[in-house]
Amino acid sequence: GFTNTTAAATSTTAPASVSTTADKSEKPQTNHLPNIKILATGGTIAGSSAANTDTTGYKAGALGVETLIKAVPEMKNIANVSGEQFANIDSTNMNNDILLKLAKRTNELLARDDVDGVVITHGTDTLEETAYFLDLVVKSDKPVVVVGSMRPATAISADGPFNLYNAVKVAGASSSKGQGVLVLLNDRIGSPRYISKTNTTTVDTFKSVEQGYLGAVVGDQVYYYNKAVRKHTTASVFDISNLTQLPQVDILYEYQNNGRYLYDAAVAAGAKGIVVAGAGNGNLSTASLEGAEAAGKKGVIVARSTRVGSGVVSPSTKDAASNFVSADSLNPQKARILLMLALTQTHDVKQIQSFFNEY
Ligand SMILES: NC(=O)C[C@H](N)C(=O)O
Repeated sequence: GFTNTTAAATSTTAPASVSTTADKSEKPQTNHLPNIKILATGGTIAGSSAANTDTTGYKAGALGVETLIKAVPEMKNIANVSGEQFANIDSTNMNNDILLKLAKRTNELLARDDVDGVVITHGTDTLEETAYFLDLVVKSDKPVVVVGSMRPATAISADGPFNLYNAVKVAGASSSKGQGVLVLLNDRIGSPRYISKTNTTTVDTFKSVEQGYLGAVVGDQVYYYNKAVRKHTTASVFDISNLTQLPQVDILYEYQNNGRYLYDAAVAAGAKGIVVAGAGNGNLSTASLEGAEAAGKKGVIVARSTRVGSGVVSPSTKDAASNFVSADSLNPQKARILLMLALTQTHDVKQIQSFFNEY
């Protein structure tokens, strides 16, 4: 809920290379269980409140990874689990700096023979952005599962512990190899390319209305039914291993009676890309169009997404001449992730459009 925005400010922790018990338990295991590393970043899954009926006023990112692991001792039966406290933040405070460090750490872990999969605990507010970023920059076919919860750990019927158990189960399943980064909440396995948070507070908030889920965890089994067909992980050209920052990409929302001044402000503030949450099929008002075209003339790439919530923004033959691209079915926040990565490779509008067609 809104109340934890303030809590977040105080609970923000720099993502130092804080490691807890991690390195002790990383010697190769002798049993046949998969070795799963849990990277904890905060969120409601690590949320705490004094009242067990409180599902909105709690503090996100309050509990440490060892507390999360201790709450689910049953994980020992399905994996050799070790934890690493990477950050402890409300996911509204996830930023490019932490994102890059998280991706690098994930790749480092996946490159090791004694790590079979990575689970990342994350706040749900911006989970789809982190998960999609990782889907585009992880260089391994080993499973990476991003998991969160909607009720804090202290709540009656907290959803975090079972989500974490399921995430570890999915990360350890051989059928998860090569599926790209996965999102696990509420027993469903989603692709970050498809899935989105759709409800402010309910536990079934992560939905993939148009493209569907990839699978589900039911009982003790992991079931897959679909594959994410867009390029990801080992097929992706995006490489962050030598990057220390990402280009600034801002998002502007289309609405009645808007002016061009926010476009001008974004350009003045250094934006290299602008995503527009356009009306309908990625449409812009005359005033927005003026701002967007002026930005385009300065070399800024403008990606037309939509505020509608689902559907494709279809390409226009007029796009390229204005330095515009259409965002396909990516929502604005995910279009921003792809545009940032695209801009690390090229400023050519046609090539950037082809990234939006392929990823
Ligand atoms: N359910 C959640 O995790 C929401 C929380 N504000 C977060 O994103 O960190």
